[in-house]
Amino acid sequence: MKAFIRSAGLAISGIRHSVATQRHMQFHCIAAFLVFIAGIILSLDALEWAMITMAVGMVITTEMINTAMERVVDLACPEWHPLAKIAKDCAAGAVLVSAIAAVITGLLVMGPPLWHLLTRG
Ligand SMILES: Nc1ncnc2c1ncn2[C@@H]1O[C@H](COP(=O)(O)OP(=O)(O)OP(=O)(O)O)[C@@H](O)[C@H]1O
Repeated sequence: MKAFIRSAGLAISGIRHSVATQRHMQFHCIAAFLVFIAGIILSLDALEWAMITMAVGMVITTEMINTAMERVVDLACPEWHPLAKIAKDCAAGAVLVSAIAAVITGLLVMGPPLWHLLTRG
């Protein structure tokens, strides 16, 4: 149990580092908060919440992995190198793909009820 609490603490410090240092991570967290508020207002059902939670989790997760990749590349290769560029660009690409998928998920799940809420007299 002690080992689990220690590991969880280290993991949380990694999340805190990413939130404190990455502008995109801060943006993702604000967007996730707004989506959460919208979900409450729109009274999403359990399946819709599950899809939104998966989408948000995927974006936060890829951003964390992107942060880790940046740190490792900077440590291993502080000078310019084509492989370092590919590694960082691929990690950034993973964030972009997950963010696009999350926006599509959000539009599919929340778009119709939001439209209904905005247009019903
Ligand atoms: N060592 C390197 N060798 C080659 N290209 C690099 C290197 N470091 C960064 N790059 C290029 O610069 C881009 C931005 O890298 P950087 O580490 O500044 O990412 P960032 O997302 O701007 O980071 P941060 O969010 O910490 O500002 C990378 O996607 C890559 O194309």
